[in-house]
Amino acid sequence: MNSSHTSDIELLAMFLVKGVAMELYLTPKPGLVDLNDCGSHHDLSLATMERSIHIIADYLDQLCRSLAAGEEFARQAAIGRRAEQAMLADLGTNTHKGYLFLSGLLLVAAWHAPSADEQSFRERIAALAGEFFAARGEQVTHGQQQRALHGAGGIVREVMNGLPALFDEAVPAYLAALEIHGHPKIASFAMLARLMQTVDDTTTLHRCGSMGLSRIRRDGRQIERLIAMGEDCEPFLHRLNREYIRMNLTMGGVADMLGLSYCYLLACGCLLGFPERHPPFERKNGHGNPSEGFSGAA
Ligand SMILES: CC(C)(COP(=O)(O)OP(=O)(O)OC[C@H]1O[C@@H](n2cnc3c(N)ncnc32)[C@H](O[C@H]2O[C@H](COP(=O)(O)OP(=O)(O)OP(=O)(O)O)[C@@H](O)[C@H]2O)[C@@H]1O)[C@@H](O)C(=O)NCCC(=O)NCCS
Ligand SMILES: Nc1ncnc2[nH]cnc12
Repeated sequence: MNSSHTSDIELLAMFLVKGVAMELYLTPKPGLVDLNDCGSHHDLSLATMERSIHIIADYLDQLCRSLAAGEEFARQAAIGRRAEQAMLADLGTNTHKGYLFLSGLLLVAAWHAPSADEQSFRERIAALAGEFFAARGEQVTHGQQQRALHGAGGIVREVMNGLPALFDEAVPAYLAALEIHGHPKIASFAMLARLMQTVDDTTTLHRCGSMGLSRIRRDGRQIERLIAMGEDCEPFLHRLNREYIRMNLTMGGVADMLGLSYCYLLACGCLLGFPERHPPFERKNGHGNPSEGFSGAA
């Protein structure tokens, strides 16, 4: 592999770190840790989440080195498992367990994607996920319990299908809202609203069952409606936060997909609706159209 491919992947790792930080700082986010409070997570704080982001940065750095050294996927999966254990040991909680997995898979897929189009990148994510779960076998986790109990998809179906919540839902919602309202924060809430309606979040199911998931979907629709009517959705988000805390309701999977979607927007140079900088990957049409812009091609 050439050195420009290595620096592309390092740039993507940096966007993955920035993306998860942008998710953390987006405020208000009902039930989740943000600048105002720790939502429904008594075991978390802003400082813990920031320490967790440092662990993610170290982990992605190790993955970049492993990829550049030509090591095989089994080695990167082992680095991921070790990082997951380090997170739990250092912080005493799972914090970004889902994001560790999602960001690692995205980075490895970007390294190996055979051509510069989004479709082959998505196919590569799905293929790697298939390989990963075939080798790993079933484990007893909250997610596995909810998949068995509710037939939910969780993070497993999300990656096996090549991240539809990111490519088909979050990013189009962000870009459409940015075009109409011209404001990244409103576009961020539109992206959050779309993910609330579409992510099959096993953390929500684990805490509050299918009623919890229905509640988050309904609230996502209402946020979308408020934005479409040109109204300020923040008072509604604050109210939801109070209700979610009372119900112990959360949406960790939505949060992780939000961070990943910010990474994608950054990597395509589309966060402000126009290319901010040269993206780490080929952009075919030069207009920041992410459907043609993000890929792991060398
Ligand atoms: C593949 C693994 C990630 C295991 O997945 P599984 O679903 O079997 O296990 P879970 O322990 O439930 O963790 C999955 C985490 O994924 C997030 N998530 C859930 N639904 C979705 C979804 N539809 N799409 C995307 N992501 C989703 C979610 O993470 C976030 O929530 C976390 C808080 O969760 P948890 O601790 O369960 O919740 P609490 O209620 O707070 O717990 P208690 O306090 O009550 O105990 C937070 O961490 C967010 O990140 C799910 O938690 C994986 O473990 C694995 O195999 N890893 C291998 C190592 C690796 O990463 N390798 C790299 C490959 S290159
Ligand atoms: N902001 C957040 N709050 C709680 N859990 C999360 N997992 C990922 N981001 C999170």
